[in-house]
Amino acid sequence: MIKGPSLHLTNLTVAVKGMTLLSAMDLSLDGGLWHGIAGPNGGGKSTLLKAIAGLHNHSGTIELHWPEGRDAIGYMPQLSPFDASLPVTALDFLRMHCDKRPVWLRFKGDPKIAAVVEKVRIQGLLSKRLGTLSSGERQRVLLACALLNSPHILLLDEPLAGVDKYGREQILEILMTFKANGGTIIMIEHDWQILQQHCDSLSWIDGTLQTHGDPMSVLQSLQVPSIGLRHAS
Ligand SMILES: Nc1ncnc2c1ncn2[C@@H]1O[C@H](COP(=O)(O)OP(=O)(O)OP(=O)(O)O)[C@@H](O)[C@H]1O
Repeated sequence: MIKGPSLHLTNLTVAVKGMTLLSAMDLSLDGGLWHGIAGPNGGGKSTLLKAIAGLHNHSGTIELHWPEGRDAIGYMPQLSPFDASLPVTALDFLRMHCDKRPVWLRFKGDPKIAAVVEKVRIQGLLSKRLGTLSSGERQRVLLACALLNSPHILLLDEPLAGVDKYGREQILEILMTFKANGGTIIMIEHDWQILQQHCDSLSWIDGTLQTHGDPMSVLQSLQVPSIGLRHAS
């Protein structure tokens, strides 16, 4: 089995509009593992994922070491409100992410879309407008978009936020399968139980990398009791 890419950050600094959001960050994450990212609100976690996804300018280096011939990144942004009046269905949204042609040129069924729709079980949502979907439903559509191009690394910004228990289990199962097939996962998550149960490493970010290690030792170094605590920030 070929493993997904490993990630190497050296002296990563991200500044937006003259404000430094992340500074001098060094971090190496092995391929084929599930890496958790946690830290306080406003600590720069989403900024980090956006920089890796190529959505923020940065200084320093971001290197992904790819297995041969594997180059797709799947990025799932943080859930944000969506105007219910916009005439964009979940299927339109998937089509927009599928390739660069205008949506109206793509009426034919696309096997890539059909495959992720089945994997994420969103058949019943396709004709609904994005703005009318519940948070958990929208998360599944966003995950489907991230999986569209058969990525070998997934960057997930709080993929379980707003998702009920059953939906969480479904999403976690998809992610476990992704990892079992060699994929690399980098996931922002606030729930300690999820981080401890599923992640191979945890990086605590607050303006830069504060601590990195296996989730339990990071938890201990932060002097946070592990039992009964669900939120990292
Ligand atoms: N485009 C931007 N322009 C200016 N400031 C920004 C921009 N994006 C983020 N910030 C600021 O950068 C800081 C880090 O934001 P970021 O979203 O990365 O934090 P976070 O750790 O993901 O927070 P949360 O846990 O609340 O999602 C915040 O203070 C935020 O207000």
